[in-house]
Amino acid sequence: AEAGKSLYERLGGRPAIVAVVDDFVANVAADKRINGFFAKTDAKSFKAKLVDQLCAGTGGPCVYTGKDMKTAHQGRGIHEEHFAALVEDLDRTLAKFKVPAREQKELLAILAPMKPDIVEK
Ligand code: HEM
Repeated sequence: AEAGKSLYERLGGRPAIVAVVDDFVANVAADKRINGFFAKTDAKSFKAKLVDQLCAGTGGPCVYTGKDMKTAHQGRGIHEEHFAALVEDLDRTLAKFKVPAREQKELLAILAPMKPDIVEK
């Protein structure tokens, strides 16, 4: 029954995505390796953008109206190790919420192609 469902549905819909984003952003805020990037970030609007982006990207009924990934991240000095730290923070959240391996993989496969637009060469 789960097979034909979108990733959005299998994750648990918008409430699950909101809970994941909340926990993930808390992890990032506590992560000394990368929290300096977010010193001036308005957490509420940032989380709302992440929720819309994840909801839309996983097949949910949302529209992401934030910046494209290149515009949002260029000039910030984000490097490979920062990207890896953020993915680690996300992995901790996905493990905490017991997101199954298949859905974890699918989510990371959606995020991975964004990396070249985020990380500076
Ligand atoms: C696949 C990985 C990532 C995704 C999906 C992502 C997503 C986003 C989104 C949706 C925004 C909001 C854009 C807007 O304001 O319209 C944003 C902003 C931002 N991202 Fe990322 N991001 C990723 C990786 C990273 C990494 C690795 C860092 C640094 C460690 C980072 C640092 C930032 C910062 C500093 C902002 C601006 C926040 C603010 O408004 O103050 N991002 N990102």
